Amino acid sequence: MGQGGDAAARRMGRIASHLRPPPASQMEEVSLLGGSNCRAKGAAPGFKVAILGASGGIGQPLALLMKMNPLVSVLHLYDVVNTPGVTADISHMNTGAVVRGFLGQPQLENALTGMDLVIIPAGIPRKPGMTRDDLFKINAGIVRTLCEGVAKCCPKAIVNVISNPVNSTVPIAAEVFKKAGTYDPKRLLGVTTLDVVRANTFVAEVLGLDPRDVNVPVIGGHAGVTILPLLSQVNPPCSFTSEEISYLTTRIQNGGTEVVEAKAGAGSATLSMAYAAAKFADACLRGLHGDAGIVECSYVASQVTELPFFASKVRLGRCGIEEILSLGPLNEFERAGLEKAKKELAESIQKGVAFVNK
Ligand SMILES: NC(=O)c1ccc[n+]([C@@H]2O[C@H](COP(=O)([O-])OP(=O)(O)OC[C@H]3O[C@@H](n4cnc5c(N)ncnc54)[C@H](O)[C@@H]3O)[C@@H](O)[C@H]2O)c1
Ligand SMILES: O=C(O)C[C@H](O)C(=O)O
Repeated sequence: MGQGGDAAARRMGRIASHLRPPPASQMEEVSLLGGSNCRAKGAAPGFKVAILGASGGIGQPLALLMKMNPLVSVLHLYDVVNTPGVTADISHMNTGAVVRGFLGQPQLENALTGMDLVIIPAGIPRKPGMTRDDLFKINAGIVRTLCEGVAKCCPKAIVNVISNPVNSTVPIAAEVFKKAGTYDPKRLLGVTTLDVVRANTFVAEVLGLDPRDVNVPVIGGHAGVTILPLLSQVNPPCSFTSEEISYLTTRIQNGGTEVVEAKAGAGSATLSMAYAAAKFADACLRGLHGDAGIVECSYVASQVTELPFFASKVRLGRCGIEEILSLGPLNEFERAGLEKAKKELAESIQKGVAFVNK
């Protein structure tokens, strides 16, 4: 067979392997099979990314956005429900990344093996009247199990933790990795990007600017008073009245609750969160890729305060976090906010650490 014939045979092989029905007993395994021994045919060069909790309110639009990211060559979608449908759907998008689905705990290891970046939005969301800490009981165990899988199958991956309460789930992940002997604080990042996204939007509204031109650092953590926007450090430089500061701080701190109440029992922020998570994941990938000057706010192991974890600006690079930037000058209002934030954060961190070591 000539060269053209070889190519045609290879194409027919790919079609046939798609059309041939697997034995019923292997249906799930074959249709969802991925893992390290499956070569990504036709995949663009790039990074391997797994989303754990990919069938959820955040997971599905996040999968869509990651499938569109040119830095992603392989996209693994893992959940305990519905990944066959989500994977089939996303896989029809004519973008470069090859998509594979994984369903249920027995497929977690295949989902994780070889990954460069693992994004975790698995877990239950809030309903009106709940705090993020009310999610701890269920989500702490989910995050622990998933991170045990990461430690075993892709210990060098960058991990983006979205599952709430982030102030506790990131310390949980750290403790799991410490126990497994794989902990690298540079590779574990709590996703607080939605706070920055909201702050940029609300500040731009007040200033009459395009939100894409506004950058507000948000430090501390990701719950209530631990969310501390630094309105004295907004870019472009600007000033606010005390009424504006009070309105903006409250609105940014309650952004999540605003959505939870508007959804009236149907969950919390999913679409804006998927946008924020995709933006943050893209920053992590650009860092891994070697791009310079990538700075994002994130909740990470930190020495900028006396607390072991804190959200602030971090510079991302080939190994994850390359530098944690200093907080810069805070005004009196922000210093008072910082004290309140630290008090609540200390308790949330301790709760996470104790959960793994009990
Ligand atoms: N960090 C942030 O800024 C931020 C923003 C919004 C939501 N969240 C949090 O993200 C989490 C997910 O929110 P959502 O709206 O997507 O919820 P959701 O209920 O719509 O989806 C969660 C998904 O997780 C899956 N899941 C549950 N247990 C799992 C396990 N053991 N392994 C893998 N997958 C599992 C579920 O099957 C579901 O598909 C919540 O904890 C929410 O509070 C965080
Ligand atoms: O508010 C929530 O419970 C979800 C998330 O943390 C958010 O900020 O939207």
